[in-house]
Amino acid sequence: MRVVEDLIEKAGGCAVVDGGLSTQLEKHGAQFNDSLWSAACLIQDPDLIKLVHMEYLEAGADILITSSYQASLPGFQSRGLSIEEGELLLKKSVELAVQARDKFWDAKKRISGHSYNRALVAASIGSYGAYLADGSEYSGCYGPSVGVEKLKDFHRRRLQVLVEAGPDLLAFETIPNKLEAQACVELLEEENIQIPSWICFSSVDGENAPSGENFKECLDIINTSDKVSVVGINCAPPHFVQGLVQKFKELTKKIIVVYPNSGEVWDGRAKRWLPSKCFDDEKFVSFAMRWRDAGAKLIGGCCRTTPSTIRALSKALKENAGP
Ligand SMILES: C[S+](C)CC[C@H](N)C(=O)O
Ligand SMILES: N[C@@H](CCS)C(=O)O
Ligand SMILES: [Zn+2]
Repeated sequence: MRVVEDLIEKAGGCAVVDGGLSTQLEKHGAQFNDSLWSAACLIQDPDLIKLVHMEYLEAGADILITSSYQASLPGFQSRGLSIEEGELLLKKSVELAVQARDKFWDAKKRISGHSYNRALVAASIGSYGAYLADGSEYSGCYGPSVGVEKLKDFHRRRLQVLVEAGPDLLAFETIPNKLEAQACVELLEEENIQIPSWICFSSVDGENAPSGENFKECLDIINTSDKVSVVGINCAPPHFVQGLVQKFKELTKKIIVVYPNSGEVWDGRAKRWLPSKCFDDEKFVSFAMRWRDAGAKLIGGCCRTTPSTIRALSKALKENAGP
């Protein structure tokens, strides 16, 4: 269970997570304008996913996040795929990242003096809100009919299939409320998962989970579980992150991961990014040094960040070794 700690140590105290997967797929021409969002690429162009994983490895990512964020069995079934076909696509999301990692590492390990680490593969488990495809991963409003059992039912089979495919860890992403954090923790226990997990929240006010629940309540639940090694924030604007790292440092002893978006805001109805306080790579990286100094041990980018963001981040972290 120490794969993450070992990676952080090898990386000199702070390891690099990759950047926006969907963003980079779109840069290559993929179009995601429906409820499967980037998971559509698993059906249409899996080779492109592998290419983007390779681009993030070249850029210096120590952790690849798989293309399963919005991939779900009910989502695939709504496209007319069978359960078996859906399970094969979930498995494929892990295989694509593992193949990219192995190919990249086989080539690099022969070269003396390179500065790469053998990357880890984190299987993405997007929130229930991601599956709903209505932007509710940024509101946490699942309505009164959604309880902890329903959330566990939604996540259970996908989690089993992803774990069977052999990732190094699990990455729960954009969790927007306490209920779903509890469902994740209970599920990891019930399924007796033996690889480490991270649980990341989104935030839209820089203080609380999107639901308005405070992070103390959310982290108190996660702190009870030794199946969760890492907690953090993803797909929130960069200007919230330093304060949130400081807050998380007070609320948990777990490793802290942050991979914010570029600061643009998702319009769930129009399915597009609205420009807001947008960070370019240079500003993103200068902020990232503060996140590192505040105690984040894993840093990367989420939506609207690209391999150029991750290249700049990796370079800066290597040049400015931490205090
Ligand atoms: C991280 S958000 C931009 C992913 C897309 C969202 N779940 C939707 O389908 O609208
Ligand atoms: N891992 C996903 C997160 C979306 S918020 C992606 O990068 O597309
Ligand atoms: Zn994102």
